[in-house]
Amino acid sequence: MKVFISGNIAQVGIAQLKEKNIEITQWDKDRQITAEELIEACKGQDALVSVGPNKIDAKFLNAAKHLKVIALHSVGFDQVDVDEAKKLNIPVGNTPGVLSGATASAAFLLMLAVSRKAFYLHKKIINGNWQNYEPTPELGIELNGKTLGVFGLGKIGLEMAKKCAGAFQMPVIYHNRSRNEDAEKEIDAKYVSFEELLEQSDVISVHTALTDETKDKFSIDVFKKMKPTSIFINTARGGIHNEKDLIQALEEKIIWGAGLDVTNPEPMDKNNPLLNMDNAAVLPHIGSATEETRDAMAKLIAENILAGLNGDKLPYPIW
Ligand SMILES: NC(=O)C1=CN([C@@H]2O[C@H](COP(=O)(O)OP(=O)(O)OC[C@H]3O[C@@H](n4cnc5c(N)ncnc54)[C@H](O)[C@@H]3O)[C@@H](O)[C@H]2O)C=CC1
Ligand SMILES: O=C(O)C(=O)CO
Repeated sequence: MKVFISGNIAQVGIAQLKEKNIEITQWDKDRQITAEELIEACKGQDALVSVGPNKIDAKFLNAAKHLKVIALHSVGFDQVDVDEAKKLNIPVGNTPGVLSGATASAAFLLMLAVSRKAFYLHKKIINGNWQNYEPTPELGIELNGKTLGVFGLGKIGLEMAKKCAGAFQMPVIYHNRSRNEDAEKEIDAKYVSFEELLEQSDVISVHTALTDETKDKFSIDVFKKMKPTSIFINTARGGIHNEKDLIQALEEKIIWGAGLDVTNPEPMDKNNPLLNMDNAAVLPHIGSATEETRDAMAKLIAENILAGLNGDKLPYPIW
C-alpha cells in the first residue's frame, strides 16, 4: 500500500505506518503543495495524509477518487467538501481531542499577551525604545474576575474555560447553537444568547468551526456591541472574523484588544497593520504546535490511515 503525505508530520506516525510495510512518499519542498501538484502526487497512491490548508474540494476528490482514505492533520475540516467525499465514498478522518489542551493554551497565551500589550512592548525593547522605568507606561488590564465569553463551547472552548476559571477565577458564559450540558457538568458555565455574550464578556474567545454560519461572524456591527474594554481572541479560523472590520475596531478603540492565532489569508502579509498595533497580538497558526500534541496527532492519523486501507470504519471520522 502507498501513502502520500503532503507535509511534515511527527515521526511516530510515520513509524506506525512503516511498521505495516506501507510505502510513504512525502512532500519535501519548503512551500505548500499546490492544488495541481496534490492531484499529481496522489496518482498511484492508496491514501493521503493532508497536512495544511490543501483544499479537499470536489475537483480534487474527483481527480483522486481511487483513494481509500484521507487523513487530515487537523481537527478542523472546513477545507473539505464532505458531501462530495460521501458521494464518492472516500472516508475522511481528523484529529479530535488530542490538540484541545495545546490550542486552548495558545488562546490563553494570547489573552494574557494582549491584556499586558506584551508583543508590542517586546518590540519596543528590540527597537531600542525602552527608556527607563515608568509608573504609568502603556498600562494593561487585569483579567482576574473578568468574564470570559466562549463562542463555541466544544472541546477546545471547554479547555480554555477551565484555564481561565482556574487561573483568574473568571466567570464563564458561552454561546453555542444549543446548550452543552456535558460541558456544564465539568465547569460552571452559563449559556447565553449571542447578543448577551457580546454585551457581557470582558474576553471573547472564538472556538467554533468555520462554516457558512460562522464566516465573517465578527464584523464591525458585532464589535460595536462588545464592551470598549473587551479583548477578542480567535484561535479557531481567520474567516470567522472580518479582518478589515477588526482593524477598524482596534484603531477606533471600539474594543480594547485582539489576539489571533489564525488569519485570513494565511500566511499574513508582513505589512499587515495588525502586526504593529499596540493592542494586537498575532501568532502564525501554532495552536496545536507542541511536541506532545503533534506526536498524538500523528498517531491518530496513522490509525485513521491503517483502518481506511483495511476497509474498516475510521476511528476518528468526520463522516
Ligand atoms: N489554531 C489552531 O491551531 C487550531 C484551531 N482549531 C479550530 O478550532 C475549532 C474547534 O475545535 P474543537 O473544539 O475541537 O471542535 P468542537 O466540535 O469540539 O467544538 C466546536 C463547538 O462550536 C459549536 N458551534 C459550531 N457552530 C456554531 C455556531 N454557528 N454558533 C455557535 N456555536 C457553534 C459546536 O456546537 C461545538 O460546541 C476547529 O474547528 C478548528 O477550526 C483546532 C485545533 C487547532
Ligand atoms: O487542527 C486544526 O484544525 C488546526 O488548525 C491545526 O492543528
